[in-house]
Amino acid sequence: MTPLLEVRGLTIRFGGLVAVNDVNLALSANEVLCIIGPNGAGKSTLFNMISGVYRPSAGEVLLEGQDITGWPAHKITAAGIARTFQSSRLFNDLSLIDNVVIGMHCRTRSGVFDALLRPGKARAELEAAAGKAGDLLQAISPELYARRHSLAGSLPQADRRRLEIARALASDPKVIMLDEPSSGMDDRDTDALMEDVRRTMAERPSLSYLIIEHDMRLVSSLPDRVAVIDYGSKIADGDFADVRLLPRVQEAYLGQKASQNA
Ligand SMILES: Nc1ncnc2c1ncn2[C@@H]1O[C@H](COP(=O)(O)OP(=O)(O)OP(=O)(O)O)[C@@H](O)[C@H]1O
Repeated sequence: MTPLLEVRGLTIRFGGLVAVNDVNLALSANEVLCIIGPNGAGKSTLFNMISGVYRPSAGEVLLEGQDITGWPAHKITAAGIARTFQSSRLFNDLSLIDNVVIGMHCRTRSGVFDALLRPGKARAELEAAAGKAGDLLQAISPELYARRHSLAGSLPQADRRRLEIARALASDPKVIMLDEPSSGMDDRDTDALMEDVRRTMAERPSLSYLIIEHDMRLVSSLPDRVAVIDYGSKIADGDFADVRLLPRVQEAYLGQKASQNA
């Protein structure tokens, strides 16, 4: 069966540095794959190539068998891959709900000309989008929904990350990529985040996840599978319980962190 998302031989060089080297990955529909590895291993760079931020030096990215390598980011989002970033990209001066509406941009039809020439149609579409954004926020995070008219800039860091996930989901993706969603969160915030993710999984059973994560509690509780990246190369791929025991993985990463979290 064709994987939902497939990465073949993905490589990128920055001058003399090979930041990602010949990485292969396959993600099925409804699968959760966590990407782990030490700082600077190449995880975010891998995400940047899949989502069209960087053009790979070599290799291919296939979505449902279609070659999307090097496509511009907006086209990749429209094709069904959404993502969050490590650093927040919210619109601070807009409400939570408006941030989610912006995430729907690639699924709405009205443009500037409609707004000028057919304002009624554009307004109706915007109102429908706002209604849909409210439903989405309520389904994923009732807490954020309760604050839907607040400005995004007023949210604490943990809620900002959760809102970014809701915004990414607004594009109605087939695959969502989360880049260190629990970064900077304490245990309580991480629990709330995990609740949102679980609710999303129940809400959208066919959605697949690629998650870069350092928090071993989250890694061990959520994913079906874990891939380990070290110095730009994939060094392991399999069940977390098996992968964490591999000597090369312990040496590269888990040795320092898993022993603290085991
Ligand atoms: N645009 C760029 N130009 C030059 N080097 C880059 C660029 N982007 C990333 N790198 C380098 O590629 C390597 C991999 O970085 P990357 O951010 O992907 O690591 P990471 O595994 O996501 O790390 P972290 O867990 O700290 O986020 C690093 O050495 C980084 O400095």
